[in-house]
Amino acid sequence: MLLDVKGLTIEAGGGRPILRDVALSVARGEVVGLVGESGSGKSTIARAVLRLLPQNAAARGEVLVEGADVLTMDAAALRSLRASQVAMIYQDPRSSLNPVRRIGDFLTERMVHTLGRTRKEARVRALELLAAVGMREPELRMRQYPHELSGGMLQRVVIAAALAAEPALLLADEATSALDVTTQADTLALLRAIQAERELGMLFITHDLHLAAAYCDRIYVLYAGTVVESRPAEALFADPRHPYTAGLLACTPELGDPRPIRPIPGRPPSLDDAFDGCPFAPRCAMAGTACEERRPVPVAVAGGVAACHLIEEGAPAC
Ligand SMILES: Nc1ncnc2c1ncn2[C@@H]1O[C@H](COP(=O)(O)OP(=O)(O)OP(=O)(O)O)[C@@H](O)[C@H]1O
Repeated sequence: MLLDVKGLTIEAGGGRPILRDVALSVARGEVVGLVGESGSGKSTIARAVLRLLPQNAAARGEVLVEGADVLTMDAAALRSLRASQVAMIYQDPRSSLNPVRRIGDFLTERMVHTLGRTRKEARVRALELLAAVGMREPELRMRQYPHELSGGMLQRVVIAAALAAEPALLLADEATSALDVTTQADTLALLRAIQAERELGMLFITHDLHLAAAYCDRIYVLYAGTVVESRPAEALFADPRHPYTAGLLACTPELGDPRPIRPIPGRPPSLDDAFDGCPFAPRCAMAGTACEERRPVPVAVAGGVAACHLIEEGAPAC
């Protein structure tokens, strides 16, 4: 397995849990969606894969990349992981680029410093990469500054940079959320084409379950730092088994869907809320006594798992 996260628990200062017992995997050539509301812990999972955790955070469990545990690897292995095995693409390309450095410098400097290429080799490779991400006039782009390029073009530059070391795993953290709809569609198609051509594994992080269902092979739904359902995208979309997944789909209908929007009542718990039962119970219309008292464990459902007492008890979840 390319990425295999097992029992990952991360606590912030004071033992406040950000993630609880998360299990997640990405195979080579697979696009895996990680979906959840703001604050559910999506970015923390991506950061754990690169061991870029906040100073005050304590992590338990395993984060295996091609079999090596990122949480315990030595500094040299961690440098190599970050330089060549795993690449991260963030929401705002401007946050990755220095506004006073040319695009060409951005692309070549990292190749010279972390991959040991000569300046000449790095330049040739940068031009190839710009062409690979569909940038016209790559020579001109190399000489330009970030403010001269649109958001969509800058995200292509960032994708080109991510590919420089030929990583096996891409972490795309809301990589298209800041782009307008047309540019978003182009960038999504580009990422999918690159992923398929190079057989990359991709962890695609988004708050948009409809987008994930259309884009990904498999999906993990995260709620309050816990995976509540993980299944093939098609099955999860057609027949959600966890009440939270069903609620997410019902509150963001697609265009033309005649059903009324049904918002999920209440708000996700904050890190300071302590509870023994299911974290979704306070917002779940079907919650019973067991849901208030005990945390559900993941049980097998068609094609994957869901953590819900109602399923454990054999009742249709939603
Ligand atoms: N250093 C830290 N100390 C305390 N709490 C933290 C720290 N870093 C993150 N958190 C908390 O952990 C939770 C998960 O944050 P994370 O950024 O992973 O969520 P997310 O699902 O990616 O949200 P968003 O979609 O808004 O980026 C949030 O409640 C956040 O406030």
